[in-house]
Amino acid sequence: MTLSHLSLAQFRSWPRLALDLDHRPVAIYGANGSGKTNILEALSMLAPGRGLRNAAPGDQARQGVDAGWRIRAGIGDQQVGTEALPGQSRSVLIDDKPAPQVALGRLIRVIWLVPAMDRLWSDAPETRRRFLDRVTLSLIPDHAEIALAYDKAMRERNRLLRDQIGDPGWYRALEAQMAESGAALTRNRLSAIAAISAAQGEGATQFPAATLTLLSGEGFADDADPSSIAARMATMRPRDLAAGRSLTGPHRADLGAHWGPQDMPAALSSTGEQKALLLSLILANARALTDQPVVLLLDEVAAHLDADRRAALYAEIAALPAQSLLTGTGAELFEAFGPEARRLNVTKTGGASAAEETE
Ligand SMILES: Nc1ncnc2c1ncn2[C@@H]1O[C@H](COP(=O)(O)OP(=O)(O)OP(=O)(O)O)[C@@H](O)[C@H]1O
Repeated sequence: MTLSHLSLAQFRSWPRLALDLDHRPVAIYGANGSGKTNILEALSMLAPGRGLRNAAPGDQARQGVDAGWRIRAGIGDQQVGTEALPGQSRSVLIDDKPAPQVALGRLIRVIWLVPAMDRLWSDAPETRRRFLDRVTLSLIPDHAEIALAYDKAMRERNRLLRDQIGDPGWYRALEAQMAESGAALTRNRLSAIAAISAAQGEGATQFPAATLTLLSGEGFADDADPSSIAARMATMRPRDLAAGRSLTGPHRADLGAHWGPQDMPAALSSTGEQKALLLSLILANARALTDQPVVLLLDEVAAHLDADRRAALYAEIAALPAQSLLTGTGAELFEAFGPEARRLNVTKTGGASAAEETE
């Protein structure tokens, strides 16, 4: 089963785009601002969530157009649609029937590497937690529902804490829910880390493998036992009451990465090394997804690699059971693909992007 077709209407700089896809990688090239990343963003909307720019649906409609945006895709023998009218959240259709966003994650896995992720290792833990949860979601589609259940219980507990409600009975019920879903979150994250770690070993030597760990203070990180989490939360309650919010728990987890002979923390590595590490994780993520169609989006990755690493990346991509789309400003960046890849030249005139397939 593959993604066979993508069409866009009024999505960002694209009034229209119709693209037939097959197993071959697609190298999208064109000048800065021509609309290359917008194609990848549209593809990322085939995953649950807000896509690779974390954008509000209202910002994704083509400026000056009142009708909202629309994306259609063929995945195997199913037709998938997602769209948003101005000011509204996005809706999902599978074979013309309304479906929840999480249903997308069961049809196809979309994973991406974009320049905004360059600061992953030096940013706040929240950025790495979101990254880890996205990786986890790609491997375990139920992760989204579990995260929602945890967030809902935590928000209610935070409301009690903020209002300085002291009744232990209310807390016990919410803490039991948080402990149940929090334990499942931790189990999923640990199993995603294990799957990625195993898949890293199969990659090219040009992309370093990292030792990944689930981190958080106060011992919550690898605790996947609901009764022990609930007991910890009860102990923390006085401190949480003083702060007016839940200070500890799986919602504070962090992803640690060390690599190389000196076991260097990723945050202390050079910009290029951090990027190679991230690329290694994304490729491992794609390799770990063996039972489902995978779309891999690499935005402006080629330009930051030397010729040797670029060739290694293209060889890896050719060997992946994934459909890959890459962007770069010039066709020469993709020469090492040879005839393996399709080339799509993107241009923009008068605010409207257009694409032409080239040899
Ligand atoms: N809602 C929108 N409506 C119309 N145009 C938009 C909208 N959002 C973004 N754009 C335009 O899309 C262009 C950016 O597209 P995109 O990020 O895909 O470019 P790119 O080809 O990837 O560029 P670069 O090589 O610089 O990363 C900008 O010119 C921007 O003005």
